[in-house]
Amino acid sequence: MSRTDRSPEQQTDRLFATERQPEDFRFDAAVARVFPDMIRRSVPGYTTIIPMIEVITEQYAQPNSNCYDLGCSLGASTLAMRHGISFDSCSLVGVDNSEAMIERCEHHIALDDHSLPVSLRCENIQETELTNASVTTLNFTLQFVPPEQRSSLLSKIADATRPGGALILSEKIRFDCEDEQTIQTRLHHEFKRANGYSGLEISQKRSAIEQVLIPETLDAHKQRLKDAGFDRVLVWYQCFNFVSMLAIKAD
Ligand SMILES: Nc1ncnc2c1ncn2[C@@H]1O[C@H](C[S@+](CC[C@H]([NH3+])C(=O)[O-])CC(=O)[O-])[C@@H](O)[C@H]1O
Ligand SMILES: O=C(O)C(=O)Cc1ccccc1
Repeated sequence: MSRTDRSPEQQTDRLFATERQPEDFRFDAAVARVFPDMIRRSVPGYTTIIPMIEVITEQYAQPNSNCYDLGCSLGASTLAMRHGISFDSCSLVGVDNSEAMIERCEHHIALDDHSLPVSLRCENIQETELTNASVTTLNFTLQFVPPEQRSSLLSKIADATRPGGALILSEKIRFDCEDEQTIQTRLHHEFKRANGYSGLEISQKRSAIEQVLIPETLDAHKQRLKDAGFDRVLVWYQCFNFVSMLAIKAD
């Protein structure tokens, strides 16, 4: 194994640095190689949200239950959940439909010194089986599911969640107010610029994700989580147009 294979997180994201043909963004091998750098420099708050997933998991994980990380990528949120679970009787499952991500995720899990086993599934989260869940995480994953298919996924999660269990849902959002949409988008782009992305990188990435990452309003998310069967929905984090919610099933 080469040194770079063992340290994929060291690679800098330059995928959009030179002019390229417009093509929809995909979670392929090239993205998987640079993913830790890409998400840290692109998502305001990501580096805060990951350790908080550990804190939240610790509060809501229940003995003899399953915990799921849906759209686990390289396992950053999965490992945060792993460290938050204090019961040997819990099972932790990471699911992602990108083979390139799952392959690298296996390495990340193996390098993490912890006794709780993690099982990985290379599957569509819309088809994966969920049962007896206490904590489920969708950390910036639902945004890639076609909007009209989001309700059935959230209902499946709510139905599988035990009383007192929770869903952590992080999303890029949009704003109904045109003015706020403009301001928050500008601030997000300034964040990317401050992290070393050029104007070309920002605009090419924006075109690439336009048709695949569909943000919705906070109100739409809250209402759909309630309709799906969660009893309480709260926002525990927001930075610009990126939020994380906690949806809880009553005891
Ligand atoms: N239908 C689907 N089925 C399975 N996986 C999917 C699907 N759609 C998208 N994905 C997967 O969801 C992940 C989204 S990234 C999550 C970051 C991670 N949670 C983290 O905390 O580091 C977020 C981002 O890139 O903004 C990718 O790995 C996709 O392959
Ligand atoms: O990069 C962006 O502009 C984003 O909105 C976040 C993002 C992060 C990683 C993959 C796709 C989108």
